[in-house]
Amino acid sequence: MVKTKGNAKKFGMHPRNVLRQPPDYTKLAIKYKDFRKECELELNGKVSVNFRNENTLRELTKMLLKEYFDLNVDFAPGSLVPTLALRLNYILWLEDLMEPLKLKEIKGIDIGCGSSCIYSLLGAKKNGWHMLALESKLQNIEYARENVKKSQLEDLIEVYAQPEKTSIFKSYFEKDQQELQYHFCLCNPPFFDSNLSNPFGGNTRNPERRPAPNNARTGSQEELTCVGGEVRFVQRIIDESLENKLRVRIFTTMLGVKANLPRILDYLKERQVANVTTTEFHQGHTTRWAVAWSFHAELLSQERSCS
Ligand SMILES: C[S@@+](CC[C@H](N)C(=O)[O-])C[C@H]1O[C@@H](n2cnc3c(N)ncnc32)[C@H](O)[C@@H]1O
Repeated sequence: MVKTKGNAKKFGMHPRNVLRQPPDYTKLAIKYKDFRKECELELNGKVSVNFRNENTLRELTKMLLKEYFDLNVDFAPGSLVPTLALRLNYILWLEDLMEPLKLKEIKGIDIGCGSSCIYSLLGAKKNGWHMLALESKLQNIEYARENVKKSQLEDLIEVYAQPEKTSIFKSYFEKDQQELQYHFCLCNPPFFDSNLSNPFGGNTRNPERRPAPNNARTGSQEELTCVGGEVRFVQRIIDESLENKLRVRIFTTMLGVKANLPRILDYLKERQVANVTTTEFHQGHTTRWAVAWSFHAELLSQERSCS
């Protein structure tokens, strides 16, 4: 079993994360009407934000994307409302992984872009990255395409309708005549196992399950579950990476459960994938884990790696 050096206290939010300092919600509530409607005014004249309310989270994320990145985003009803601090931490880590490559143009793949298409939008708007956004849920595809259009990023982002939920790159790569090479892929996988009778569970003593979130849980069952949960989903990415070793320079994925990290590292090790690194994303009370692997000669930075 591969052991990780995980030490949550060692890492804070990424140093370049614009949300490292909490935003001035009172000022923002004055500026954004729809967000203001969701805020509560305290006796001291400051506003407070109820993170346990889904509508509040929705307006908060929309407002922050507009304020910090001038992105116009909407989310399909009932779909996952992404938290911006975490998505930014992931994008900033990708920037760090890309930096030593000194590339003029960067092409990335967003596996399961959701209705928001948030990672692709951030990558394109913030860094000018070309993004291929893969999504299997019809309603999410429609919203993602509309979000790309509203933000005038059609030149940089292609949203591809994934025909099979069990496939990752296969369908797109098979029909791609140009055989384009990508520099990275990213993924926030469906976490929960659809085979379980109660996939979202409530038993926080069970390490298989994620602890109860501080924020309202958002997202449909179709978006958040898959057969075998995130471990099986990520194993599928690994399997397909072995078939497409040179099509993507650095494969990455996030993990929602700490106990799944050693499982994924073991899976990589069993397949003789040695160029691997990991990191942790910290935002408030929430921690997530991420893994990167590559079949290229340049070694991934081992700064936050596993032993
Ligand atoms: C946990 S959500 C992440 C959404 C978005 N990336 C985010 O972070 O907010 C996972 C998404 O992957 C999609 N999905 C599931 N299986 C997929 C597959 N094989 N290919 C592409 N998308 C998939 C789901 O419909 C869902 O929108």
